[in-house]
Amino acid sequence: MWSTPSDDLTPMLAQYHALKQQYSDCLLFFRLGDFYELFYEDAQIGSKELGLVLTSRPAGKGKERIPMCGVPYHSASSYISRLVSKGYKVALCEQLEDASQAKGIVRRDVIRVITPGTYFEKEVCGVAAVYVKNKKHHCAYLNPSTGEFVAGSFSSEGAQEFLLKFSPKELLVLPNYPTEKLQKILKVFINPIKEEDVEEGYRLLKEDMGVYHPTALGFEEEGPLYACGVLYRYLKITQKGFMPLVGRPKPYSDEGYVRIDYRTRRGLELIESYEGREDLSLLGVIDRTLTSMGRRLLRFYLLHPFGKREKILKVQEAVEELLKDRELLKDVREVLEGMPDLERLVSRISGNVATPRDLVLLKKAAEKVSKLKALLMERAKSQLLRELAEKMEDLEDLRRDIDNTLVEDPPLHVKEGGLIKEGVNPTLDELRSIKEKGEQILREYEDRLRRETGINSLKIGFNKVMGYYIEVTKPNLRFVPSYFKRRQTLSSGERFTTQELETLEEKLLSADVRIKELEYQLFLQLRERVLEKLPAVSSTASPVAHVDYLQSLAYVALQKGWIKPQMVEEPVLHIEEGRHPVVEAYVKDFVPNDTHMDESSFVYIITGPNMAGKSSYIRQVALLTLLAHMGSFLPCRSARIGIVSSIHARVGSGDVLALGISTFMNEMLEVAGILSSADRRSLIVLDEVGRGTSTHDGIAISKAIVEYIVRKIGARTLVATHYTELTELEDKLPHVVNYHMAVSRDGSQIKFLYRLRRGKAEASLGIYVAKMAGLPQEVVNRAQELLSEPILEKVYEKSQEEEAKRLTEEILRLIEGIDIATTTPLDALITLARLKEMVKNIRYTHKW
Ligand SMILES: Nc1ncnc2c1ncn2[C@@H]1O[C@H](COP(=O)(O)OP(=O)(O)OP(=O)(O)O)[C@@H](O)[C@H]1O
Repeated sequence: MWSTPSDDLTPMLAQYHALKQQYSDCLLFFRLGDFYELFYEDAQIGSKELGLVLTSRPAGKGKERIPMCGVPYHSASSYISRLVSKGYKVALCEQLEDASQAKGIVRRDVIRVITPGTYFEKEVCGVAAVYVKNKKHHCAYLNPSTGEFVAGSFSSEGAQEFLLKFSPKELLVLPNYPTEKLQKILKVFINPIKEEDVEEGYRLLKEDMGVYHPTALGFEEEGPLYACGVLYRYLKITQKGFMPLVGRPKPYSDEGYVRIDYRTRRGLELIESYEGREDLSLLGVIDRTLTSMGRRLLRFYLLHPFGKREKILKVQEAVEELLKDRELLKDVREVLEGMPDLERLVSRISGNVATPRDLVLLKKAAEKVSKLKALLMERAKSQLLRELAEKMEDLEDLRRDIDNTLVEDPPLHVKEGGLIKEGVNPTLDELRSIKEKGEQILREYEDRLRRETGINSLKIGFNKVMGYYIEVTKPNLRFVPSYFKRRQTLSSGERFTTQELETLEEKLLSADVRIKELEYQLFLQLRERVLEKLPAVSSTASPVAHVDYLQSLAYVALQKGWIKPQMVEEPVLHIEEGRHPVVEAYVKDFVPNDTHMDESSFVYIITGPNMAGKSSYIRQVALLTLLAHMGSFLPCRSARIGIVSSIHARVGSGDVLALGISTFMNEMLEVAGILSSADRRSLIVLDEVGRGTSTHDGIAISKAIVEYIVRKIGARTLVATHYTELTELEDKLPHVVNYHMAVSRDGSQIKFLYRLRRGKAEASLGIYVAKMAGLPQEVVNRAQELLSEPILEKVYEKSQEEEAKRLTEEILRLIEGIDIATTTPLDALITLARLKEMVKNIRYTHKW
């Protein structure tokens, strides 16, 4: 569009073009003095996205002017953040030498590329890769901000689940990988890769991590490591000198955890409500963590509750201890309060973006870790708390080193000085004292010279041209010692300097510059020493996060009076007076309900009017089961929960619109997924399945689904429905029990009791709810009239019968019209095919 690179360009623009060519997919932030400038199309994007004023500059001899805009370098990060959150990549191009020292054009290069998935200064980052080989989807996820690095091999659906679980900001895939659906749900930015990148990434990963075989990392095959390599390489080529510490990737598997897929997570509103509100989600209600690490872990266990009874019991034991020993809980919370995020500090420090304040935060964290460890070692009795305390590394040396080196409240920037303590470095102390006591030192020197020479009028003066000088009046010149060097002759006397004064002058004038430089060097040395200890910091993050997780469970149980569920292996579910943890928090006078499922009855068909509390109840059972598997206590009077392998919830309509499929199709896809993956130890929760199609089909499908679950799966199941026809199943199938949500009627008034009772509901009372919602009286009255007429379904059935009659007559007519004498074998075959088709249609309409 504008000038292409050519000899006529200014040298600076020629340099720009050369760099832009290498980073053509990025916005190039080109450092010019105190600004980062954007040129050409980049400038137009910058101006549009950031509201910057678009200016222009000459491109070279005889060339048109080119657009440009810029941002001050010291406030660039907020601009970069805005661009990155919109999916742009920003290449930061710096001046590599001091402009005043440079011969010709200043050397510049890109020092880092910031992308949505790799911007590790921000917590919301994360990048994933999928590499398909031999029909296996090898997936990896890396969060550069916390160091989380996991990978595994999956089916194509498994890969989707993996990606939905980790919600990366950026996805690296070969160009033929289908990403449309993911992009709609996740808003992930896609980065195409090449086959060569995969090979190179794998090689780099193996080299840098010193691994020659996947088994060394706990992987059974190479596949997932290809995906890891893609991410590792990407991080390396984008972050360059800012590469954060990346540990070895760990195999990801949901083995050992209760399986919870994306739709269940959405349907049960585990992390956020349908409207995207976190306070109305389960996480929002149970989160009492005090650190970001603990919070991330809580989120993780919400999506990966423990699938093994022993593990749950261990967590319960620790939670119970904290709940009973209030003093211990209080002290643990006090230490965790204000604990800096160790995982993020490790990323920032290893990634070369740490400020002195980050190191002071690390000191504070180390101090708190020591306290926490000592506290637990001394007072905790439960096995898990003691194990966690033992896993916390001793960070005392690190704490002492930072404490001895840095001042309490250092400035934000490393090059401003004022960050290193007194007594750390003699040269620094001397420079500081020179700076501070400069005048005094000069007076002392002046006194010394007077005494040495005997010239009482000797003076040390200063001017901008000469700097410091010693002035001696004419009568005293004969006393001037030989080591004085003459600088200037005046009418009244002469000016000299000495070696010592020159040194002093140099020290004085450059003290400030040197102080800043030396402090910076000392900071870098400290950073190096800290870097060596970072693995210990990194491995301490997990036990600290776990303690936070446990105390959060204990604290919420304490605050809300929750009780410990009994966990058993048998497939039972006994909950007495269970309450929905989220609805309870927002509804006055919540009505508790029981659940009693065992091997003889494990499928609940729950009917009841609209608004009677059916959905809340079935979700409540799923949420309590999930919480129990996290080791949490429960909102109920007592509970006996049989371990589940997976929880499946088909509730709400989810992301149908975004996916471009119909509500009914989406629902059927979900149910198909559940029926194929649930087993005898699963918990299934279905809310109004089949409502997206005709009543007739809906009832048939719902019945068939329940039948399949009872006969083929045997999973504990709760079905909320408006189809009272489903209650017929209680008599036809074993293990099925009818329940309904009770209402009381007083004339035309209805009161919802929110109480679960045995047996089926009387009526659906939809019209009553419509009236409550304020539908015009005319519409309500007409609906009432229609309800008393033959039901719509009857009309439907009648029309089906008529159609069958019509088809039968047509068949008879067709047969009567056959003239056997003139019919060829081919005609006969064609007629036979038509007849067969018509019979099929009759069977379909008549459901024979
Ligand atoms: N146990 C309860 N105690 C008190 N209030 C409740 C209880 N359960 C539900 N509610 C209240 O009733 C409202 C409706 O509940 P819910 O959505 O579960 O009804 P529903 O029977 O599934 O209705 P619909 O068939 O129209 O979907 C909830 O939003 C809540 O405010």
